[in-house]
Amino acid sequence: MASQIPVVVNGATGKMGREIVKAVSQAQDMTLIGAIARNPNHVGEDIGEVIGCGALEVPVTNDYEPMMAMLSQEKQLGVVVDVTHPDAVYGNIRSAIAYGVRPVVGTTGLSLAQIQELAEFADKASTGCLIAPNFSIGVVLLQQAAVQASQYFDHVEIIELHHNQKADAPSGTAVQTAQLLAELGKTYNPQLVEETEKIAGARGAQAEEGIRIHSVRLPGLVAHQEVIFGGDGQIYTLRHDASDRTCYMPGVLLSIRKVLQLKTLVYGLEKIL
Ligand SMILES: NC(=O)C1=CN([C@@H]2O[C@H](COP(=O)(O)OP(=O)(O)OC[C@H]3O[C@@H](n4cnc5c(N)ncnc54)[C@H](OP(=O)(O)O)[C@@H]3O)[C@@H](O)[C@H]2O)C=CC1
Ligand SMILES: O=C(O)C1=N[C@H](C(=O)O)C[C@H](O)C1
Repeated sequence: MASQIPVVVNGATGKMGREIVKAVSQAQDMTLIGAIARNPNHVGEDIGEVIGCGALEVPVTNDYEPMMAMLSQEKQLGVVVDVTHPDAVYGNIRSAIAYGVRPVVGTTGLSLAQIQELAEFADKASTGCLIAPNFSIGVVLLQQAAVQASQYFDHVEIIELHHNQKADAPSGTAVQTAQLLAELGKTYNPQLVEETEKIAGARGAQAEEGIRIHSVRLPGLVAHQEVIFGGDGQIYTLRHDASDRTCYMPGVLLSIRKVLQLKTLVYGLEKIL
């Protein structure tokens, strides 16, 4: 049998973590060797039983460092997939890199300055790390179309809509989309009138280069984004809808395979496609 990639999922009992545990345990070239959660309730229980997909013989732990130490002792290079919380992710990545473990990070909420610091840390350690605010191919295509459209439109606003258990706003995907548009070196939305916000926040968050982001949180939503361009006599709307978290799994599995070939930090799924 070809060598197996040892994988630990951090945030394994969460909405994304559950799907990743299933996807990794079904992948022919990967072995799930660890499942980390924060809550002590399930510690010691089989992660497969906890998430309802049948026994996987991997007990849940809430001890991150010993798991990284164990992963670093594997014969093959190990990968930790992080889908936890914006408050925890920076420390998790640093610690994984310090152990020589390759992080694949879906957790959002890192600032650009934090990503820069982590990139320097990964460079010094010559350790690959992949941070992808969105693992779905549909969002990559939407972002590419938005970059193309921005050559012809000077006015753009982003609306992102998510389930109401999301911790961070705006979404990592919306922030990255605005960054991609801002990198083109133009300023959007030249102001034509003096605006007054009668209720603070009515015009949304100001991202880079004049781009505005509006965040909606409602039960019933999963993850959705619109990029709306306006021009004389026309509106051009790009929209992506994630109706099920399985849409992220091909991107997660690809990232696990590709991070092993990296020696630096890479930000964005589009860079490894
Ligand atoms: N890149 C992408 O394509 C996607 C990224 N995401 C991102 O992934 C992250 C997780 O999302 P989701 O699965 O919906 O969230 P959930 O709240 O459903 O799951 C979070 C998981 O992380 C654990 N956790 C929560 N807080 C902490 C903490 N402070 N320290 C360590 N572990 C913690 C939870 O453990 P416990 O339950 O024991 O508390 C749980 O296992 C978010 O940042 C989200 O934006 C989501 C979807 C797609
Ligand atoms: O929390 C979520 O659900 C999602 N988070 C990511 C983000 O913040 O962009 C990716 C996707 O939008 C789902």
